[in-house]
Amino acid sequence: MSAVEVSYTEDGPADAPVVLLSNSLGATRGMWDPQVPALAERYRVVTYDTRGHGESPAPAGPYTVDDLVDDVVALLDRLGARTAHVAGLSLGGMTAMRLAAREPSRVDRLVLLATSAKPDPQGFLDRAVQARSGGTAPLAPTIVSRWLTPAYAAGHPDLVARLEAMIAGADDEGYASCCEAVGHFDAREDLARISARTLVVSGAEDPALPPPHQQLIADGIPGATLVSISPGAHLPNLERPLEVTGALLAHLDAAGSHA
Ligand SMILES: O=C(O)CC1=CCC(=O)O1
Repeated sequence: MSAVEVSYTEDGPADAPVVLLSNSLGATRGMWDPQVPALAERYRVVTYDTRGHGESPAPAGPYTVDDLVDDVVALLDRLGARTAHVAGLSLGGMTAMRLAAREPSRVDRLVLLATSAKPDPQGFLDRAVQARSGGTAPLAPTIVSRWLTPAYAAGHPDLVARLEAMIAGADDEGYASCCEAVGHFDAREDLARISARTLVVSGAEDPALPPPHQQLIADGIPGATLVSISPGAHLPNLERPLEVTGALLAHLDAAGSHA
């Protein structure tokens, strides 16, 4: 499948190094709102909607993570960015991981949050069927219940409603096709080939992709560092924005380049 022109937003100085942020399944680029202002003080921050999500096109499936990588490469080309720091959460982390393995010259620093090199496929393939038959809206409450810890969700009903609206707003076919991309993803053979200096971030209480998934990634990528955010569930960047933004900046700002 050919690349699609994804919708994106830029913040920060146009001549600064690019930081590209890739969203999770069901979210939009708005999921990075807590991180953008601090990153944009010294980076050209690019957030985009993965195909099937937000304002990006949703071509007919099936999709693979390699298709999503093609979209990112096309976006970097449109931006005139030979290289970028790339951070992705969950599906966004899978996209970032595959990009770093496939196109190592395009990735400077890599940050992989709440993601997996080999998700358990069945739940995602079942969810694809449900999204196609009944739409994404009925799935949203259960999915969002894994994105935040129960205590945090109870205290932040407006955020819960906003996240559920993101999922309900995803294109049904595009979302289902992204579920299938997750279900078929296997990057275990990629890990040893990733040369970008890598930070891996876990939500300590993430029920969707629990910490052993990130431990496997950190063990497999040479020189990778693992940070655990606690309390934190599947979207620790929303629940613990200061810690996650601080970890991102510390990793991006640190001297040196490839591992
Ligand atoms: O949507 C979920 O339940 C968790 C998830 C897996 C891949 C992703 O991006 O989100």
